[in-house]
Amino acid sequence: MKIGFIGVGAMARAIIEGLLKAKFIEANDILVHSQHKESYVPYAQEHGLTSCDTNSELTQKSDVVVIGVVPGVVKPVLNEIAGTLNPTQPVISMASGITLDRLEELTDYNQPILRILPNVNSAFNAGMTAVAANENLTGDNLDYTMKFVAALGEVSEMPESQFANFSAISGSAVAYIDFFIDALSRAGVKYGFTKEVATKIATQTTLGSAQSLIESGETPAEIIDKVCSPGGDTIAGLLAMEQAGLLNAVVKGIDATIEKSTGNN
Ligand SMILES: NC(=O)C1=CN([C@@H]2O[C@H](COP(=O)(O)OP(=O)(O)OC[C@H]3O[C@@H](n4cnc5c(N)ncnc54)[C@H](OP(=O)(O)O)[C@@H]3O)[C@@H](O)[C@H]2O)C=CC1
Ligand SMILES: O=C(O)[C@@H]1CCC=N1
Repeated sequence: MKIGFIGVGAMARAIIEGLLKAKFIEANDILVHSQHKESYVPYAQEHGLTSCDTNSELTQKSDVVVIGVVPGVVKPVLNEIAGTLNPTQPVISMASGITLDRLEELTDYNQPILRILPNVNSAFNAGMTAVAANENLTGDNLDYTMKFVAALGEVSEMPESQFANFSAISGSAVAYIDFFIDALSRAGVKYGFTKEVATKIATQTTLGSAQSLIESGETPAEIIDKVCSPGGDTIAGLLAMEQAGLLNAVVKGIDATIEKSTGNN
């Protein structure tokens, strides 16, 4: 099987690297094309991928076409390749906010389509991806595209109505969690650690905390209660964070993310 990526930016690269790490596909069976030759050609050379000169050439040569462009470019790209797609060729779209209805409309209702909402942790097979398939995606095509996403990490099938909410607490939340890690690290710098050491400490603590939630099956609140010794330091810190509005700030950030994403279609 050959998988063609139209758009080879941050998210498509994370997926490509995850697929290669999982040995899901040989590098030269991944075809790439994007807007700027100076962007996709060196990337293809570095990873042993196959470059195509146009989106249409890529579509002709691929068994599966992955749309990795930003939402605003999905329409021109699908218009460009619509005449080249064949009706058995699955299309996988990662574009935030672009619904299956809209993708079907842009491909004349012919195509098997999997809409996905991945995150950049896919590069390390530690992704979290939401999926929703249209009615045309069945049999071997459904099987293959589901294996494709499973190679990237955890997968959750859900109604599309939940995609924007999911994206806010997963796709975008990678940045929010890193923002928190960076905030911890800056606090460490305030108290004399170098940025490098503080970031390492904050990162390892975050990794261990995620691992502990997964392995213990406990809720975050249960672990918070364990860490907060009676009359101790952590409860003092938590209350100060809450006084500064941490929970509200996070929820407001998620609200804004969802609002933006639902405006994309
Ligand atoms: N970044 C993330 O964490 C996530 C992103 N997504 C979705 O992934 C998609 C891509 O986002 P992201 O990777 O961040 O964006 P980037 O800007 O990093 O990548 C966009 C890519 O599209 C290419 N491109 C632009 N116009 C065309 C065109 N006409 N034909 C072919 N390629 C074109 C660009 O080419 P060039 O490089 O040559 O300029 C670039 O490679 C979006 O729809 C986003 O919603 C979903 C979940 C998470
Ligand atoms: O910022 C964005 O629009 C994309 C969608 C989810 C993560 N990144």
